[in-house]
Amino acid sequence: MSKVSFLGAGSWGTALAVMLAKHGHDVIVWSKVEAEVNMLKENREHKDRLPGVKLPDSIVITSNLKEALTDRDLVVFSVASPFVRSVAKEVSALIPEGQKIVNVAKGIEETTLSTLRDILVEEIPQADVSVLSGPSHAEEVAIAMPTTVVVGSASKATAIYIQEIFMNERFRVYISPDIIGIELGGSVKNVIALAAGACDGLGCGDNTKAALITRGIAEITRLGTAMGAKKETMGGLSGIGDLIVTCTSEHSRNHNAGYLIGKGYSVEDALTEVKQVVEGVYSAKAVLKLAQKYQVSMPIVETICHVLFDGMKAVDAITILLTRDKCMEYPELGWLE
Ligand SMILES: NC(=O)c1ccc[n+]([C@@H]2O[C@H](COP(=O)([O-])OP(=O)(O)OC[C@H]3O[C@@H](n4cnc5c(N)ncnc54)[C@H](O)[C@@H]3O)[C@@H](O)[C@H]2O)c1
Ligand SMILES: O=P(O)(O)OC[C@H](O)CO
Repeated sequence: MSKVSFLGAGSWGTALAVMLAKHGHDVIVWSKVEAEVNMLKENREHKDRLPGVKLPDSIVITSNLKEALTDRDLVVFSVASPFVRSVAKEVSALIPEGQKIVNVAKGIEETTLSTLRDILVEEIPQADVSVLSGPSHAEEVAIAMPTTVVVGSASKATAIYIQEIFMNERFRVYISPDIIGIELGGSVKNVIALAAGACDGLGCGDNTKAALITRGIAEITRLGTAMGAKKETMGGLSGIGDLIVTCTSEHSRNHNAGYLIGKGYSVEDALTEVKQVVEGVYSAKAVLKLAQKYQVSMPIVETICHVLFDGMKAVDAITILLTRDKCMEYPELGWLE
């Protein structure tokens, strides 16, 4: 059994910590948020995020970083994307050479356009940093609903090491060397899900949702392959798999925020209402900047950015998307003359 620490105790960190503890691992959960630590200690339950899911007695909750980071086989980064860099800076000096870290958050840093793994590698250069992603809502993982994810690592041995720790009869873990593909799929799908939610909020139908998912994965694939990701990953769990779950699930924070925006809420009010982190809002501008940098067309991302940041009405966004210049579905196919 392995010694695993979680940095970040929101829905996802808590759900994974509960799952690992139930499978016999020695689990410590750390949070920067004092109120969260106290609530978890007092109630042995994350009352705000995962009500009804009891923390096994074996899980140690702490606000002491030294306790969380001494002699651990694996450190899981489960803070929301805007806090990955600050937490990484804070913990770096306590992380030993070769420490295995796996990031389970999804996002792109707006100011640097760095992926979250890039940030961890930059701030904690002595660590061996991997990623875990895929269609996996915390609410379902916490109650052992069958779920599949993929771990991306530069080293096959590390990927297998992390796979061994997380895999159980209800949580199947695949491995892959395509780290950038996994990270981009997980980050960009959140932006597309905002659009899918907005369409639902406006009362659009199944055709619209299918269109957004299909053209959304086309955008993710264009950006991903331009940045060195493999096409196969875009058709995998961290690509189309996560896009489907985020665009369709009642649990999706991104879909729910988009839904409220479609209903006429301001972005601010929608975020307040959803309460938990809506990563698509934090990553949208960064994804658009990446599209410009790599000169790929991402009309859904561009249009949702106008809705989020420039006051465009969601209903007008649909018209704009549908009436763009006529084009081929996949221009690279061409015709044999
Ligand atoms: N919730 C899910 O179902 C799920 C599933 C897969 C991946 N993810 C990803 O995991 C990440 C976390 O999501 P979540 O749902 O657990 O979010 P959340 O809103 O439930 O929790 C975010 C956590 O970040 C930490 N945090 C908040 N403010 C902080 C600060 N100032 N400094 C340091 N840490 C701070 C806290 O522990 C907080 O609980 C996101 O990137 C999300 O996309 C979530
Ligand atoms: O609830 P969402 O939209 O933030 O998505 C959470 C996870 O990324 C789903 O895999």
